[in-house]
Amino acid sequence: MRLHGLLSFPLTPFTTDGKVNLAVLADHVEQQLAAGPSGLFVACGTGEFTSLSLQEYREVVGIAVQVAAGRAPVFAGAGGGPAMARDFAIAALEAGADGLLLLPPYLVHSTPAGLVEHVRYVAEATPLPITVYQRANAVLDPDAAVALLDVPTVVGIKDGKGDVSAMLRLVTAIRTSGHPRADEFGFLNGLPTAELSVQAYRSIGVESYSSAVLCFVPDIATAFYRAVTTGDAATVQRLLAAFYLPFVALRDLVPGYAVALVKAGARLGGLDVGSVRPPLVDATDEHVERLAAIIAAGRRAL
Ligand SMILES: O=C([O-])C(=O)C[C@H](O)[C@@H](O)C(=O)[O-]
Repeated sequence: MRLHGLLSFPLTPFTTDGKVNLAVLADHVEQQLAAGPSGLFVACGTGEFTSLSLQEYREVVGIAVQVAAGRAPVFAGAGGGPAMARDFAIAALEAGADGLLLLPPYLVHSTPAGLVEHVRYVAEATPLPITVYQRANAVLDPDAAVALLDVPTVVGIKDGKGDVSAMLRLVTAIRTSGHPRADEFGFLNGLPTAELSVQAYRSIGVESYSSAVLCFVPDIATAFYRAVTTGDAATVQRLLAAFYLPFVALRDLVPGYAVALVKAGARLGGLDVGSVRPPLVDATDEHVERLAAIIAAGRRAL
């Protein structure tokens, strides 16, 4: 199950009284599928995994699986400490997920070899294919990346660190390892607003990427994807200048806006996804107005 193409990371909608809004989630997943992503990653960073109870998580994954109905594979986030990550991994399997995105272990810093042992520990609890999310305290080195090949259900690495030369070292170590799984192993550009680094990552052989922007402007996200994969440099430049760079400038004003602005964008698009859960904070009215103007400029550049 090698990762490829454009990947969707749906939001988790909440009602005004703070419950998961499964009806809106079903509509959101349906809209995401219409954009043609090659996979859905629910309850990950954009889907506010860290804010969900185990029961809510079961429901989120279950609805996504039900709505997708085989049209795209559904991957579920799993994280926290090792025991908690196992519990979520088991729940994802029971809810019908096709695979897992293993988020960094909660708060603990360790070595790259220690991270491999964490991955192995979670992998022992589930037959589901696992993509390892390199981000924050979860950092691999080339030896650790190659060691992941010996965990038979680990199928790829999603990079959220953004160090292109370090990622090049991981890709090269795996592809030249001589391991029987070296060629099928997947790499995914999973940086916040990954479109900004798509060109750099493609140049080191990492072509697949996650797009949170796909949640609220699927027309812009798919036009960008088409442009980047067909070599339409003029459209790539136009969309970066009109939409992505101003969006990232706004996103960078407030910690947590990588999720909160995406939720605000979905609300602007008419989807009642509600607020973010604490500790995230919702975008201010002024920032939502700026977002609306950025979306309009992006659409003019299509
Ligand atoms: O866990 C997550 O939601 C991500 O990191 C994926 C996002 O889609 C990210 O790539 C982005 O913001 O474009």
